[in-house]
Amino acid sequence: MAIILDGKTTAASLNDATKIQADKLTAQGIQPGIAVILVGEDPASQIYTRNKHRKAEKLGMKSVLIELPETVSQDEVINEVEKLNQDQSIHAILVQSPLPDHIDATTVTNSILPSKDVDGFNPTNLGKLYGRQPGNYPVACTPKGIMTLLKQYDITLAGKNVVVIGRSVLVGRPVAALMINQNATVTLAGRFTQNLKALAKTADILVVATGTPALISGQDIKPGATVIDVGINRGADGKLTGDVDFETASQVAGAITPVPGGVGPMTIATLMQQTVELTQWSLNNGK
Ligand SMILES: Nc1nc(=O)c2c([nH]1)NC[C@@H]1CN(c3ccc(C(=O)N[C@@H](CCC(=O)O)C(=O)O)cc3)C=[N+]21
Repeated sequence: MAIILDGKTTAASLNDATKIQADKLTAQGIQPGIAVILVGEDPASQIYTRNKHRKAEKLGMKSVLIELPETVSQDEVINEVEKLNQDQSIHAILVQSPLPDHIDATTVTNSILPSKDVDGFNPTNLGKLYGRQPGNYPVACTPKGIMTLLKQYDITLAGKNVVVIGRSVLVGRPVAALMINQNATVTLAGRFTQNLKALAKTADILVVATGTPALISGQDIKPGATVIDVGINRGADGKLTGDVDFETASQVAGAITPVPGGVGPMTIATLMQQTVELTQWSLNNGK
C-alpha cells in the first residue's frame, strides 16, 4: 500500500504559516487583499470561488468576490480587472476559469498586472518561469502546491523521469517547467501521445491532469512510483474522483495523492500563500 500524500494536513499547516504572515502585514498596516472574479453561474465554479473567498477571510485577509452575469461583455470584465489593478488594497487578482465562450480568457488574464497575477498566467510571469529566472514572481497555484507537497514528503526531482499527462496552462505546462527547473527529465504528454499508458509506466513521478475519470490505473504505474492526481471529476452520485483509479493505483505506487484531500486543498492553500507573498513583494518594490 502506497504512502498517502496528505494534502489536507499539509495545506492546514501551510495555512497556519500564511495566517502568521498575513497578521504581521496587517499589523504593519497592509492587510493582504485578494479579488476573485467569477463570470456566470456554473455551480462547481461558484463553490470553488466561495471556498477561496471564505478561506481568505479566515486567514485574516481582505477578500473581494466579484460575480458577473454570463452575458457580461469581455470589455466589462477587463474593466473590472483594471479597477482592481488600480486598487491599492488588492494585491492578488484571479479570474476563475472557465470563462464563457464569447470571452477570450487569454486577453482577460493578460490584462491583470503581472505584480497582481496570483495565477501566474501573465506572459511576463510565464516567461520568468520558463526562463528559470531568479527573483520573486507568481506561479500557477496547483503546480506550486504540488511542489510543496512533494517537498513535504522528501520526494526529490533531480534525475527522476517525470511524465505529465495534460498540457494546460493552468497545470500541465507550469508543473513541467517547475520540475525541469528542479532537474527532472520531463515528458509532457496529451491526447495525441502514442502508447500513453506504456509511457506512463516509465515514470518515477506521474502527474495526471486531464479531467478523464480513471484514465490511469494500477497496471499503468511503475511499482514504487509517485502518483499525483490533479483530476476533479464529480460522478453522478455526487462523489469526487480523480483521473487515477485510486483502488488499483495505491496497490502499485510508492506514494499517491487522494481525491479529495490531495492536490485540491494544496491549490487553495498556495493561492493564500501567494497572496501574502505578492503583498510582501509589493512592499519591497516600494509600492
Ligand atoms: N483562475 C483559476 N485558478 C484556479 O486555480 C482554478 C480555476 N481558475 N478554475 C477551476 C480550478 C479548480 N480548482 C480547484 C481548487 C481547489 C479544489 C479543492 O479544494 N478540492 C477539494 C474538494 C472540494 C470539493 O469537495 O468539491 C479536494 O480535492 O479535497 C478543487 C479545484 C482551482 N481552479
